[in-house]
Amino acid sequence: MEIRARAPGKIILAGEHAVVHGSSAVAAAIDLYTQSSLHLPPSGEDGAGVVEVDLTDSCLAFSWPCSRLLEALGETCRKAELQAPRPCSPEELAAIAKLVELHEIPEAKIWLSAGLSAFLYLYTSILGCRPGKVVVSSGLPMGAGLGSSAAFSVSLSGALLTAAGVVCAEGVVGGTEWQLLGKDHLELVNTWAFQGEKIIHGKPSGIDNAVSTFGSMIKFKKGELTNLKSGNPVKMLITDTRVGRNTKALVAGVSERASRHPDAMASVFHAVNTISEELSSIVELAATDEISMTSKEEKLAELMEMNQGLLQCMGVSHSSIETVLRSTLKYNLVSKLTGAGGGGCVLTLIPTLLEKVTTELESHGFRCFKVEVGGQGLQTHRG
Ligand SMILES: Nc1ncnc2c1ncn2[C@@H]1O[C@H](COP(=O)(O)OP(=O)(O)OP(=O)(O)O)[C@@H](O)[C@H]1O
Ligand SMILES: C[C@@](O)(CCO)CC(=O)[O-]
Ligand SMILES: [Mg+2]
Repeated sequence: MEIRARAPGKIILAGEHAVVHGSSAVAAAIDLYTQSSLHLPPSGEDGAGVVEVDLTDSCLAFSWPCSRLLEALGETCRKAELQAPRPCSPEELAAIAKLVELHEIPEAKIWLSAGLSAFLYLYTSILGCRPGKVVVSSGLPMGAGLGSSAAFSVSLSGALLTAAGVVCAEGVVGGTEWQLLGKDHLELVNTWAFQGEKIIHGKPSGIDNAVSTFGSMIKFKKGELTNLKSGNPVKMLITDTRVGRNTKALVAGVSERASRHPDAMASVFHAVNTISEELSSIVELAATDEISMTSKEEKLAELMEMNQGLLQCMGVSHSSIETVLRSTLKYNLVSKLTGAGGGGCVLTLIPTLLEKVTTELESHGFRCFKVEVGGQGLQTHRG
């Protein structure tokens, strides 16, 4: 049996980091996906065979004998409650980390260990210690602010829960082989994916897994999600500075700054909340034609500019991000970092796709993506 699931990456238009501290944020799915293909042999003896994961983008594959998993995680492998995932306990996480350490991951790719821990947690909690192989491939740059960790956790959870028979497709995506899950099943996938994100991020707000699961453009605050009817989609150019960074460390850095300067940072988070609220109402107003496109774009640009300033206050900008801001400003275009910052990707609001800007950005060694914003979330396929 082969089951495939694909989940999109995302952009955050406003509110990253502040959303971890309770502010609103606005995010949208993009048409770059991570796909997980799960192959399960017919059930055999408990403990026989191996669990394999092939990370095609990193050209690395890993496997663990089921007997070894059973020995290390025995109780976990048998007790998972599929309808209500429990968080991974520190003891379980330590046992999983030891299983990951059995493999020598090249130092240059050591950041993959967090993804492998999330994989082992999701696989063994959902399917137990039965043999199987998962092949993961992605069109998203990894660790660059476009939600690769969430798309990884959502696509894995979607494929594993489909195999476990607890979620199933309800409709098709027109003109494609992909199928869609119903709302309750998406909710369940999202809850599992959030547990995966916790292993990779430490303290995620849940926005990335939510937008990857449900798609569209959303406002997110304290776990509550509102769908934004955006009408005319905003046009964004994404520039990957190719400066590597790690969301977990950046989120922890902002929390440390907040504990050093609680009042100042509370004001920053409050200002970001106001920006996200205003931005989401402009997006919705534009859908009702009560505001002209030019006025909408001007307002969005100003709010993005203000948000970027506040992200600098939080300490998550980077010289490469500043280079993108300067280059795009030459063309009167406004940019802001997206995702956790510290390098990674920058968003530029564009009236039309400007070849000149992309050429200039690429001359700095950056990589540009032209994406569709606000599309589908998780999709599955059974072969
Ligand atoms: N296709 C993949 N294969 C293996 N591991 C992956 C894959 N995609 C993501 N990961 C895991 O997620 C980590 C990157 O997550 P991180 O949260 O730091 O960045 P991001 O999700 O791309 O950006 P952001 O959280 O700012 O949107 C990788 O180091 C890896 O452990
Ligand atoms: C930086 C952050 O706000 C967004 C990362 O895409 C972290 C989170 O919300 O989990
Ligand atoms: Mg992430």
